Amino acid sequence: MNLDDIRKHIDDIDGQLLDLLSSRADLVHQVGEVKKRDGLQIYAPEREEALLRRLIERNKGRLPEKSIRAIYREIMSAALALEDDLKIAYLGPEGSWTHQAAIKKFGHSVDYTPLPNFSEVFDQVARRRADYGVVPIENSTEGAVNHTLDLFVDSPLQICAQILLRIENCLMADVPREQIKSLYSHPQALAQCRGWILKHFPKADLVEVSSTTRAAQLAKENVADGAAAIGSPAAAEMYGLTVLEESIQDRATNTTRFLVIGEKTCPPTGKDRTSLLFAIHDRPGSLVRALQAFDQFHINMSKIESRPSKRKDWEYIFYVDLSGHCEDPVVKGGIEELEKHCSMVKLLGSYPDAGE
Ligand SMILES: C=C(O[C@@H]1C=C(C(=O)O)C=C[C@H]1O)C(=O)O
Repeated sequence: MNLDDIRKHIDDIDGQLLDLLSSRADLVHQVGEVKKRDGLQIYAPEREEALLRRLIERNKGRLPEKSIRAIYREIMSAALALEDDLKIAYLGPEGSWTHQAAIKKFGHSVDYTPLPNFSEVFDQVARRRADYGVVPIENSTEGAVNHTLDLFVDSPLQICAQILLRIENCLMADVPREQIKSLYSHPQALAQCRGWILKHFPKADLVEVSSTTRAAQLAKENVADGAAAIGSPAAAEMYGLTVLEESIQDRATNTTRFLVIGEKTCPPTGKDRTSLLFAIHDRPGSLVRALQAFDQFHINMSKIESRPSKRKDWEYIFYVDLSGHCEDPVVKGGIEELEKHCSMVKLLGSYPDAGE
């Protein structure tokens, strides 16, 4: 077949795809009507995950899983926008890694509201000025994002999904590499690139700022002082900076886990994760006994963090992630057992254990 013939086939297929997408949009519209009538949540992470898992399993063609997820992300984003004006609050500003995580989950068709800090994200969702919020919870190099953990203690919000995003920081500037005297970035990004900075710019002044986007802006404004920034390629593009080196983080696989918070948690999907908080009595063996509850029920605990309670000095709150859904009888049993040994247990939600 010559090029024109092949392109003719592609045009035919695109026509069919568009007709099919329009039929899908009609059905999505019907789903939206049913949800509004029955007071159901518009965003259904369990349905999205089940749909993606089914398609990936069925896939026999050339498209890799990553592409299928990206294509369907946008199809489902358009669907969400058809059902309602979905508003997503995130830790801004635009171009930040959290913004990119939010787009990875909700696509380009919904509305986004950048907010200046973590508390505002929780607050706007709790006041229903936004439907969902996106906040970072941990990084594979730097560990927990403490502020997010702390905000869950008093928040009525639940976790309904997680997002895993590979963080590939780049060096960006409007000056040649030899003229760089200072490096601007968010403390998390500077920490993720600590080894690289020591090797390549041991004498540079490190300037911590509120976000990687702000760092890019300052690098643009302080060209005369030899300023450069470390952050996302999206931030470089926003401020017209040149990317001088890509992927400079010390660990190639540097990944941040983000959470989607909303009014309700997510129904079971068959492969889920549950997050909860607990506080123990100040007695010998309390923590051991609390954790034995999970062992007794053969529940895999994938994460534990401790944070000061902020109510009494040297009193702690533990943040734990478990494999399984809180409606699974085993997880339910484990949590009931845990409650016997704790002064407080707070379930933060169960959500699909997926990321890519
Ligand atoms: C259409 C629905 O609403 C949303 C859009 C989906 C889709 O486009 O397939 C899937 C889940 C929901 O987040 C649905 O719940 O089925």
